[in-house]
Amino acid sequence: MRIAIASDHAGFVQKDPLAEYLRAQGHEVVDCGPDSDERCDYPDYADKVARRVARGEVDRGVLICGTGLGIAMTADKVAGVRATPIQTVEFARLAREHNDANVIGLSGRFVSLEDNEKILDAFLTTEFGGGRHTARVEKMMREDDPAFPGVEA
Ligand SMILES: O=C(CO)[C@H](O)[C@H](O)COP(=O)(O)O
Repeated sequence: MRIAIASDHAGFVQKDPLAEYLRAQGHEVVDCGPDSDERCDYPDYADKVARRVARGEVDRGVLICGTGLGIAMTADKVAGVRATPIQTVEFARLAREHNDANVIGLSGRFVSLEDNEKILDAFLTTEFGGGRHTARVEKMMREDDPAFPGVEA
């Protein structure tokens, strides 16, 4: 699988180890930075990964910040991206099976490297379940869906 990975300063401590973990499994990993733990803004790095996923240059995106929250929230704003923060293996599995998530937001401060490796295992090996979930995901991705007319609703 082709995987883009990035972090902010708070997730940097896990970025290179997780990239190595993925490479050791045979994945092609694109490191979108940063190159140090110097303080930075997570939206800048979320955007690099999200756009690569949206353009189809990679299959999945892995993002790490302090909580996994802000970096996933930012990535999810890019059309074609389904990003979510994940703290457990079960939620990683369900994010793939039910929601066809293509970007994951991990916590570098509150979840251990070992647990994040297990979370990534589930995220990368679980297939989308299809069936009843298909129409829901399609509806989620439709920007012109009348069920989601925007702030005027
Ligand atoms: O988790 C995050 C966003 O969701 C960031 O990593 C966190 O906000 C960075 O905080 P600080 O600037 O205090 O290191």
